[in-house]
Amino acid sequence: MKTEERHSIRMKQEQEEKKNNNIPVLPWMRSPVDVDSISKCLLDEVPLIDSKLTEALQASGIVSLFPVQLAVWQETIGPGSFERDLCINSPTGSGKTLAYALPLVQMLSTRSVKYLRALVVLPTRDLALQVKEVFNTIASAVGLSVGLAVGQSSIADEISELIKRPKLEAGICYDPEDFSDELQSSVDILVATPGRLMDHINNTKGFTLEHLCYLVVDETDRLLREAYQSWLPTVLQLTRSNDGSLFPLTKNFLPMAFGSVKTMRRTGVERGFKGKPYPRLAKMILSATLTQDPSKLSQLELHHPLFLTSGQMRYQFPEQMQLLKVICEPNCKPLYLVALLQSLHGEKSIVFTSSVDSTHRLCALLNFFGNMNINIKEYSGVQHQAVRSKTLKAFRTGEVQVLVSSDAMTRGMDVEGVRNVINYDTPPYIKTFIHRAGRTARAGLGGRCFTLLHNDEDRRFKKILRKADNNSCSRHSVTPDSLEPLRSMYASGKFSLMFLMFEIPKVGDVIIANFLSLAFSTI
Ligand SMILES: Nc1ncnc2c1ncn2[C@@H]1O[C@H](COP(=O)(O)OP(=O)(O)OP(=O)(O)O)[C@@H](O)[C@H]1O
Repeated sequence: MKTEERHSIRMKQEQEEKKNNNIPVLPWMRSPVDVDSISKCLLDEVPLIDSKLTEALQASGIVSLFPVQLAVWQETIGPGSFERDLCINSPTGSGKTLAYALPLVQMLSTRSVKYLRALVVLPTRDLALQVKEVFNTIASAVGLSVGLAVGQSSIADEISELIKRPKLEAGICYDPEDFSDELQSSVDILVATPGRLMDHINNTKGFTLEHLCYLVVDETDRLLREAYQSWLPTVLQLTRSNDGSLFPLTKNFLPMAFGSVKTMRRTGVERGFKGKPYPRLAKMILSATLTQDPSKLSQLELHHPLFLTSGQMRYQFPEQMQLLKVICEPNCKPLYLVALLQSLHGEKSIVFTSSVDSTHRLCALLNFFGNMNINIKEYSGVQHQAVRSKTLKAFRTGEVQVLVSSDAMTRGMDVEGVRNVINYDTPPYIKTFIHRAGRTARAGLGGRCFTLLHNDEDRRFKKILRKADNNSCSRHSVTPDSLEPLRSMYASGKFSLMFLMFEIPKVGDVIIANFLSLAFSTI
């Protein structure tokens, strides 16, 4: 990247930071529940949990609830549950998915009629698929069905999964309008991306949110950043007119079983809300970097929100994460990356770049070093979904060891066994850093996050890090011995050839020249 470009990006980042620093914090965010003060809890000791859910969790290897899961459980299950909307800011890999999935499934397990009662919205298809898997491990144990609306299959297939049609007698010709009132939801819980959700709201006969009781907005700050066809105001509008009688499934739970477990809800909320009706739609919003911007949060129309967060600082790296920086000589970053990957001996790693183009070029470049004996694949937002899913599957199974990724992979993705994250390009914001780094050191396990820097980037890097907790970062050295053999390859000019082969087989000289200069200045 050229110096002027870097300078202009830096200016933009500083302006953005100034804007963020001037935003006042909402009063309810100033007195949060500190999730760090809660300990893990064995499943057998979780109050009120349905034994079928305990068994399902144990069968999938989960024996205790993580602190954020217990904190959310305490605020959702039990007397007066869901009186307050919950805003959860908890580090990457701390188990936020199960934190909302478990209470939702428990709450809905007593329902007698099947309606679509809970909606979980996520920004990307890959994330939605992952979250659906978490619901799948527990929902069927209590007879609940979970649907997916992400555009993975054709809209017709999706509709047939989501809507139950009455049985028709053979040989009779029906007018579709005759039975439109009899269409019913086949699912109790829907996991959706905003675009496909809007398609169903606008076009699918029988798809209704009129019975919706719970809305989960996962990766909230990401979802609020874009309007996505106004999905949020639409959902809020469609659920505003619900009849109150549908909501309090919560009455099924009795206070005494909660015993000594303290809840903020029970000690605080009754003061202002005694005797008032429940909110129409109970909401949970979550992120590892939850926005504090009042104008964004106001879009959610939160009801007497309760803020759950970890520690004092707004941004946190997971406790077991080791942060390392590699200072690279000018124009030699690719060599340092290759040397670093060689030293990791095929450990599962994700390399992050700043753009889809860099991802593509860097992946091609790494594969050029055929002697690494590592299977390296590209993963980016412009790839076809089928290609991305195949790559992700291969990465999960370990067939691919290194993924070169644009920020499409940054948020939420949970791949077991990722030992290292490598920032090839410095993350522009602390939020990006947190989400990228958080692909490792998940669920209390260890992991390393390396950042490759030029000397002149170090000051800004330190400034970004200071915004987060657990931010100590040591220097990691790449040995000169490992770099030397790579230097001669780099100098040999074979790279130019490789770029020509990979990228531009049939274009003119001018474009080739431009391309080469671009390739070498940006990777
Ligand atoms: N109680 C538990 N016991 C053991 N493992 C768990 C438990 N809860 C969650 N996990 C595992 O922890 C990992 C991280 O969970 P999850 O993806 O929900 O984290 P997250 O907080 O949503 O992270 P991110 O902010 O990156 O999206 C997953 O692999 C999940 O299976």
